[in-house]
Amino acid sequence: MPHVEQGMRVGLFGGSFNPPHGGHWLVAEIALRRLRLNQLWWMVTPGNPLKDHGKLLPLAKRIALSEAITPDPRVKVTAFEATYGLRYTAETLAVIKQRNAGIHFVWVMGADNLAGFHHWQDWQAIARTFPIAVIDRPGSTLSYLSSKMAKTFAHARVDEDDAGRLALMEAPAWTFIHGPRSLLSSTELRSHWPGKS
Ligand SMILES: Nc1ncnc2c1ncn2[C@@H]1O[C@H](COP(=O)(O)OP(=O)(O)OP(=O)(O)O)[C@@H](O)[C@H]1O
Ligand SMILES: O=C(O)c1ccc[n+]([C@@H]2O[C@H](COP(=O)([O-])O)[C@@H](O)[C@H]2O)c1
Repeated sequence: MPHVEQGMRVGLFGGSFNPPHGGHWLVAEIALRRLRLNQLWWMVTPGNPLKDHGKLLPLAKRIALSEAITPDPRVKVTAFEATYGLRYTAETLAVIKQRNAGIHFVWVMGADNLAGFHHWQDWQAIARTFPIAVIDRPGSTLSYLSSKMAKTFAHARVDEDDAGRLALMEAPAWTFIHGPRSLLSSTELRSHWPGKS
């Protein structure tokens, strides 16, 4: 796990990054700025439990590509989930919380993941562990209204004008951040790979 200092605000941005692209970098930039983060952990997952792993680039390759597109020193590319044998985000967040007292974490994800969040293992526990920032993504803009997570935790929704304080709030607390959007996706990029989709 990256080194952190007491009182820091740290974003947790998990992803397959297969491959990483400018849309991911845009999310990172928006999260750093709007959430007033000191760090953002770019957590390259060993494999999304809900996705087919057959087309996954090797972890080392996804880490190297991620490092190549993240010029900001506040972004820490890490794959400690693989090192610790963690598969589910709920487990990962529990371990992070237990090992990092006094640090203010926020889970960061794109709006497409908000739409399907209720399929994640122990999703309600995730929402009760750390605040969540959802970054808008083309095609999923309305997930803040329609998703099961948004409805279940409607009482915990925070206005995006207060996003700068989200990391300091008690979970459950979540916000939906509008702003510049990117149409980039790993699926689309993989469609140009020979023999891949
Ligand atoms: N263009 C984008 N705009 C906003 N969020 C994005 C964008 N691309 C990816 N994300 C978010 O980044 C995180 C990691 O995404 P992931 O690595 O699965 O990329 P992806 O492009 O969605 O990949 P795939 O097409 O293989 O599903 C997720 O939280 C996802 O919602
Ligand atoms: O824990 C789960 O059940 C779960 C289900 C789907 C996705 N995730 C996590 O969500 C993050 C984004 O995944 P992805 O594939 O959309 O980049 C990544 O850290 C995954 O491990 C986690």
